[in-house]
Amino acid sequence: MSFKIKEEIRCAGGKLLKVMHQSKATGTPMDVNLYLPQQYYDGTAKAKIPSLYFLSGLTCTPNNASEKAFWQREADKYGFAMVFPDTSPRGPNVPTDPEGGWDFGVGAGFYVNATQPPFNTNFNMYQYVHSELPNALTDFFRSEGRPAGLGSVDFIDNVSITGHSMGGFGAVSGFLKNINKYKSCSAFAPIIDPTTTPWGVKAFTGYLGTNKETWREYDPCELINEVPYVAGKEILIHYGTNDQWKEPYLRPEHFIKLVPQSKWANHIDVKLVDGFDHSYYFISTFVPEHAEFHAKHLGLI
Ligand SMILES: N[C@@H](CCC(=O)N[C@@H](CS)C(=O)NCC(=O)O)C(=O)O
Repeated sequence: MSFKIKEEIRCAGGKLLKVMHQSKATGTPMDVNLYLPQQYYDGTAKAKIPSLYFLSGLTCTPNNASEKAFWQREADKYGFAMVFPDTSPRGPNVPTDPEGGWDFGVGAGFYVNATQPPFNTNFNMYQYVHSELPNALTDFFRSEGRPAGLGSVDFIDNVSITGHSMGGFGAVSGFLKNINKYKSCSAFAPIIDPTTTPWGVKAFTGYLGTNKETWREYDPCELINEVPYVAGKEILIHYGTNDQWKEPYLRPEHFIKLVPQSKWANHIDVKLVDGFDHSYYFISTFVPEHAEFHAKHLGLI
């Protein structure tokens, strides 16, 4: 499916592209933002430019992180591209929260494949993010209409994933479920215990149904026991101690307790950082640390 470049914005040493394409997984047009670093334009990359996917949180579009997380300078520093997908399908025929909330439906796709009507037609964000989008971007960058530049970008093989809140959940669950796909994973204030916390319970009930057995396949607390550790892979997580959603929406304590007894013991680093909240002030503060972590795993340093 072809992409339309809606805007090309000069930013740091590269460009932020706002693109749109028709998705089969969601049955809707999807917005995506891409940051192509300096190395894409000046041709100095020694190999294909790796990508880092950033999954955003509740209510976000691809613009929130593009404007407020400040990944761009880090992407130039190490030479990786950024992919900022949307958080859900959108459009006049897309069903949303019957209660009118912002924590379910449009803007809150939770990066799962819905099985429950009416959401199962469009809300296939797991399939979209981990499979359709990387392949579609690869085709786009091979096509005539690709963004002008001297480099080539790898959207499939040398890739890592990160995200915030709902997107942090999407990053951790997607990483563990696709353990041979992503080189590394990080998360900012992820909804790490979705089967016992209100946002997760609401989303899983609506998208996956009331049978909690079906929730397990996306639950990071289960996945760290089920997915065998793969040498070299690591997960880095930050939470602010002053996060206004920490109780009862995020509740990392259960996960933190499980890690040392899990298959991923010593390979998941959860850092509680004093005084930080849930906002992009928190995210942007720790983006340089996450960027360095991913750059190391992507073979850039
Ligand atoms: N009042 C917030 C509640 C939801 C919220 O905190 N969303 C987080 C992700 S869970 C966010 O990134 N909001 C957008 C932003 O800060 O730019 C909003 O409507 O944005």
